[in-house]
Amino acid sequence: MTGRDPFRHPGPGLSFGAAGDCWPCVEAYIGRGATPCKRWLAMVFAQKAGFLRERTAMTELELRGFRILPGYLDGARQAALVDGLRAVAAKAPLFTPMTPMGRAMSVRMTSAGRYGWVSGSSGYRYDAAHPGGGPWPDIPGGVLQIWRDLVSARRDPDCCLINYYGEGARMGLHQDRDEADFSWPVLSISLGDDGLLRVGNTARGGSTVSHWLRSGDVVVMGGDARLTYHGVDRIRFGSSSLLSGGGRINLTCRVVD
Ligand SMILES: O=C(O)CCC(=O)C(=O)O
Ligand SMILES: [Fe+2]
Repeated sequence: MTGRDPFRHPGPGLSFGAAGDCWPCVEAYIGRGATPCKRWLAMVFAQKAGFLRERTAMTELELRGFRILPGYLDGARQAALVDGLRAVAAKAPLFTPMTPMGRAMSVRMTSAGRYGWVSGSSGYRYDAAHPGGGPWPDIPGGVLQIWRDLVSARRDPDCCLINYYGEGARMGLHQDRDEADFSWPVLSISLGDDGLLRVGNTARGGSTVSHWLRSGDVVVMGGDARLTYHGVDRIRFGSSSLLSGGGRINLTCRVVD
């Protein structure tokens, strides 16, 4: 929540700002029966409207069915997530995936959970083992908490895909469609540098819209938008100080099977 709700009783000794000088109005406001002056009422209602606008702008956006929660994670939660992800990458190192066409993707990635997302000449798939061998580490508790709060406490995700965008990295328009059950949304968490999300349609082609995702923003891609094409055109390298070496991390949590 941001800003002070002007409809809340400010408490003894706290000023109402410019309007607070008019004691009969303050008394009326807190219910002692005096008649407030019009100027004071107008000011309180203007503040209330501004407060609501600000709160709406800060809490939620909708972009072609994607639910975007700007600034969902504060700085401390972002830093704690990065610590957990460092531990994941220490056990399951980032690798450069190859597309089925044999081209190196510009993002580096790894995963946590029962499955990791891998790609290669045989196509895109989920695998229980890291390409270097061995299981994927557990999904960090801080990531699971976001899923439970925003998606479901009934079932945890099977995979948390971790994408790292260094300078110049991007991700072309695609659908997330390697999962068995599209009734489960994909939960996306952005950390570090700003990334320009592009959102298209449920079928290939057509118009697109773009939105800059910032560190701490969370997106829920579900419902009718579960198969909507999306990608990341570019990042603003160095725009955030969260990651010491710069770059952007995006986490996507998915129910796989
Ligand atoms: O980096 C992002 O914001 C999106 C990543 C994504 O679409 C994916 O990993 O499938
Ligand atoms: Fe995706």
